[in-house]
Amino acid sequence: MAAPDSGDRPNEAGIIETQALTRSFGDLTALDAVSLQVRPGEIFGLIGPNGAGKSTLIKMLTTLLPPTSGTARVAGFDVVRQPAKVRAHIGYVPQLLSADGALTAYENLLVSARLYLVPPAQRAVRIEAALKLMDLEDAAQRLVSGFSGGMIRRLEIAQSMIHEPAVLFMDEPTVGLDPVARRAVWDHVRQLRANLGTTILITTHLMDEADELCDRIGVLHAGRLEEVGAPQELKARIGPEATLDDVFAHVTGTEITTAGSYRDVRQTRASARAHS
Ligand SMILES: Nc1ncnc2c1ncn2[C@@H]1O[C@H](COP(=O)(O)OP(=O)(O)OP(=O)(O)O)[C@@H](O)[C@H]1O
Repeated sequence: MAAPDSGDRPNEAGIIETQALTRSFGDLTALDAVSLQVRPGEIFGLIGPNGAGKSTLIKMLTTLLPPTSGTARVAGFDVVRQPAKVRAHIGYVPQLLSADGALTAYENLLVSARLYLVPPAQRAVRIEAALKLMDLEDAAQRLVSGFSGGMIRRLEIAQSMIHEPAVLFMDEPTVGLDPVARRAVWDHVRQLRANLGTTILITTHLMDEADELCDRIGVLHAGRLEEVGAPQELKARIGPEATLDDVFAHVTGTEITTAGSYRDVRQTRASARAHS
């Protein structure tokens, strides 16, 4: 794993640390004084209704959006004062399709290796390792346009970790995948963490994903970080039989029924299409 200059990572306790991190858009406070600590090697999930502030938080942590106030450090570096250092130590898997269908898996990985400034002498070794880790060795020379959704997602994860970042951000990593492909992605994310010790922060609208994949979860609602804890802890706070859906509903109040979760919207849209 790429190590920052010695002395540049003062606090390993929180590889992601925010203090009263706030972002406003005009009168709207999209993220409201969020203080969060993610531990090294954790898989941390951010959940919350549409508009809760998940993307805004990720954009600030990945240096794409400046905070209005407060501070954030990622891998020991301040997102405002040391953005280039932060970028060198993170990977980002966006929700939108990012692999190039006109290239093979190997070629996609080569593009990423160049983009992330992996030294030429190390590129082939890194690409082979990434293909192996994501179970794509047999598909290395195939065009990505013929890949399944799950294979594309695994390739995109491989691309985002080719420079072996300390922290990987994933925006809804399994959206649109069937349950089998979803589980395969979860397994590979766990494998990535086991092999490289990568700290992983995901956003998700899928409660089973948050429950099964994440060591801890943060529940955002209207810009505020309302709850943080292991899935079991959060459920136990509600009651002995509580599910994570119950936690979500409890924290977010009535908004889940009025605004609807992403899954609800998707299902509604799917059935609307089927009936049209
Ligand atoms: N560039 C922007 N300009 C104005 N308002 C914005 C901007 N970006 C986000 N917002 C607003 O900030 C709030 C938080 O948005 P954000 O995208 O962070 O939510 P989210 O939790 O990621 O939602 P979703 O689950 O739908 O992706 C929303 O009210 C959104 O409309």
